[in-house]
Amino acid sequence: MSLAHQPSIWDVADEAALTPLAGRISRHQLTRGAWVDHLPGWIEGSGSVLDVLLGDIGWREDRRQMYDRDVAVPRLLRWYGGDEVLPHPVLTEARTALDDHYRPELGEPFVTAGMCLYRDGRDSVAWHGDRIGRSRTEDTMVAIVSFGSPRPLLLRPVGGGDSQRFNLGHGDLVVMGGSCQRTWEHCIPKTTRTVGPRVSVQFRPRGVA
Ligand SMILES: O=C(O)CCC(=O)C(=O)O
Ligand SMILES: [Fe+2]
Repeated sequence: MSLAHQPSIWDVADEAALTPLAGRISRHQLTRGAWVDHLPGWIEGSGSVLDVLLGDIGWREDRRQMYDRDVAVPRLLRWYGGDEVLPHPVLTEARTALDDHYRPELGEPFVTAGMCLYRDGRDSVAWHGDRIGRSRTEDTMVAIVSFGSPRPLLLRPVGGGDSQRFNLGHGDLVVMGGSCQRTWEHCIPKTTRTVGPRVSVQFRPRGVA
């Protein structure tokens, strides 16, 4: 599975570089102890990162049982445990920068990197909370860096209420924190608009998925 040779509107020759987090990332307080931090354009010159991520890094299709049918999950997945080298050095730098910034509040490091590839507007993730493991019962953080075509991340309180929308563009950072995984749900909706591929990289502490 390789999308690497699709024409890219991002310059792959640019050097990818992190920009500072402190004083620039803005916190959106949600209800019930949940919050979202957002910094558009955190990583500059990420064309080379997208190029690597759209290559053969071991993307696989997951399948789910839905009633009596076995259906493909509408996105490709690649999961990096903490001891696996990430496919682009700026991703390792990003995890370190997230640790430096959030460690006092989080109390532990970000360890794993779950990646999703949305090939086009038909790929999506349905409403859910990341509630496997400790995030089912404890506050935690999930930090997402987005590459490629912008897609909206929607959030809504569990049980109903107004939803919030964060547009996730190339190089943008969003961090879901506090009780967000338990008390809110999030999704990336399908779109009929023509959109190119998007890769989401989600950093999580150990034992959170
Ligand atoms: O694509 C995204 O940024 C979100 C992915 C997500 O929510 C998940 O994999 O749990
Ligand atoms: Fe999620």
